[in-house]
Amino acid sequence: MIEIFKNTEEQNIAAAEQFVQSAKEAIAAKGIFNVALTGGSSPEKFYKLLAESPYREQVEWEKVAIYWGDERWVPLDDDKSNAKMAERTLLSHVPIPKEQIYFMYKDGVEPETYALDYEHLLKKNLGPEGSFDLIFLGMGDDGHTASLFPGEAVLGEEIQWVDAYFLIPQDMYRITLTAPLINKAKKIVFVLYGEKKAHALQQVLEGPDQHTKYPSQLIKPTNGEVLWFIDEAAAANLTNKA
Ligand SMILES: O=C(O)[C@H](O)[C@@H](O)[C@H](O)[C@H](O)COP(=O)(O)O
Repeated sequence: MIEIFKNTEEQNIAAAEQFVQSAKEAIAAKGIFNVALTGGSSPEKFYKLLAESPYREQVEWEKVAIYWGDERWVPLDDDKSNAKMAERTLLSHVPIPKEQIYFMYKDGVEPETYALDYEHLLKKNLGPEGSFDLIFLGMGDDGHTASLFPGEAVLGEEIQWVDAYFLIPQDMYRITLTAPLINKAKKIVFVLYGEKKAHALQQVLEGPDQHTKYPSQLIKPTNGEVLWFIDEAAAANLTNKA
């Protein structure tokens, strides 16, 4: 489902409300809410909103488990770290037990090794189905999502839940949930805005299957639901805005 918002304020409110609603449902059903956060700049404001009234009080934070959709392989105090951004905007302001924050980075470990460790952790915590309650994703101007970048071998992954690889154009390792795992989620919410996304978004949603060029096309949940929270600028090229 595509939801087009007049401005990013309304979009951020919708994203915060989605977090609250999914948390309530998951906690009522099984006592824990497993959510994967996205990096990039788009979620910063809605993370901040979540840490404020009236959203903050509506979440049983001690029953929330935080994961990431992807991470740049840099130390957790590096400005490029997705975890650092989430800490600054949200995690340091809410009472989530530290042991329920599963950073996608570890000092002194090879990224490929840590990808296997993270997969084991997910199998232990989520069970064999690997079904997150909620995954937030962003989308790059080129149609990438998480660290599923155009033309990379990770796009063909069918078995592993987590992969790490060296992303040559950015000169850094990336670690990412793979499309088969993301697609097991109960709910996936893309949050993106701005005219720079308009071209790729139109291709992703309305173009032919070109998932090696526009990797966000790989995101098609098996049993869950995908929501696209976008603003009017990002939606500008869509022909079907219903
Ligand atoms: O670590 C990352 O870079 C991401 O998780 C990435 O997939 C991001 O979501 C998009 O690049 C969109 O980024 P913006 O929101 O900054 O446009």
